[in-house]
This record gives sequence, C-alpha cells and structure tokens, in this order.
Amino acid sequence: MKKRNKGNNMVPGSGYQPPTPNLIVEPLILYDMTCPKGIHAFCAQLDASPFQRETIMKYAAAIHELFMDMTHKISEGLGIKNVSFEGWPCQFRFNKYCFTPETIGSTGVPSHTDTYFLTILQDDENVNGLEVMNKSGQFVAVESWPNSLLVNMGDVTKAWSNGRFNNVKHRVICKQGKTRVSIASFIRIQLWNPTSTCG
Ligand SMILES: O=C(O)CCC(=O)C(=O)O
Ligand SMILES: [Fe+2]
Repeated sequence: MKKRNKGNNMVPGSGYQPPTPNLIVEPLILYDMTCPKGIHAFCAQLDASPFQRETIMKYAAAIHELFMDMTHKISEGLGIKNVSFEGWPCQFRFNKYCFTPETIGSTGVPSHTDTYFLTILQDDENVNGLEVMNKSGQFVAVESWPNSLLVNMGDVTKAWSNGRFNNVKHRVICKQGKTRVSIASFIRIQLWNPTSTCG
C-alpha cells in the first residue's frame, strides 16, 4: 500500500506526517476509527484495494469492541460508575519506520508516555525496536510476539486510578536496517462534538 501526502480532505486530527531528518517515522493517522467517512478517506489515502479496505474495517471494528470491553472492565474495577465510552474517539496511527543500515542506533520514536486512556499496539512481528522503561529507569527491549497485541495504559488511566495503573514510558530505536511497521490504536478523550467530524 502507498501513502499519499494528501491529508486535506481528512477530518481534523487525521492525516499523514512525512518523516523529518530527526524523526524517521512516517505516521498516517485517523482521528476516529468508528467514523465510516473517516475510514473511507483513510483507505483512499492508502490506495487500499477492496480486500485491504474490508480488512481495515474489520480490524477497526474488532479493536473498538476490545476497547469497549477493556475500558468498562477497568472503570468497573476502579469503582467508577456510569461512564459510557461509546462516543470516545478511537484513533488509528499506522507507523512506518524508514529504518536503513545507516539509521541503526537512532531513534524512531523518542521516549514518551501515551497521552490518552489505553493503547492497543500491534507491533512489527519481524523487526524489533520497541523498548519500555523498567522501575530502575532503564530501557529494556520488548521482543515482538507473533499473533499478539500489546496494551499500554495512558496518562488518563494513571490519573483516573490515582497512580494504581502506570503509564509506562516507551520508545522505538532502530536495531535492524529494515522498514518497520506498527499499528497503534488509542482510545482518546472526546475533545469536540463527534457529529462535527463524522456526519
Ligand atoms: O511503533 C511502536 O512500536 C510504538 C509506537 C508508539 O509508541 C506510539 O505510536 O505511541
Ligand atoms: Fe506510544
């Protein structure tokens, strides 16, 4: 699939970010995977075939269902009642890391915590690079596990749980000179009326 540098017809919070000399990741972002109009624009940007489009739509529906299940269980576990996560936007971020033998040792994504509630990460099964910070403040490599998803707690979950859940710091480092891809899905806090972006 090809990415086109044409983000203007996308809803706000979506679009393509070209790599810069300092940042060798090219993300393509969709603000809300539950918005059919947004998904269609996203697939058009990728020049997705009908089969790829169907796969992306099925993946988005499955991730959204997983988000609903996990957010309800977490909020119930924290004793937070009467919160509906239904209207919360679920963002897709398709990351393509332009790793080459020359970029080995450089940073793909600098150290950060995820800002929102939860992240579901589908990591590259063949090209490692993700590292998480342990309790001693050292970064340790996360080996990719085929057929598995990785779940990260975001800043909002740490705040809601008064620190019982940790928003672990992580980063991506180029370890192999090969293109790396990942799909990060985020359930975000709703910032504006979704009807204005997904009519
Ligand atoms: O590509 C990865 O493995 C991690 C990406 C990430 O941390 C992010 O998009 O927030
Ligand atoms: Fe992240």
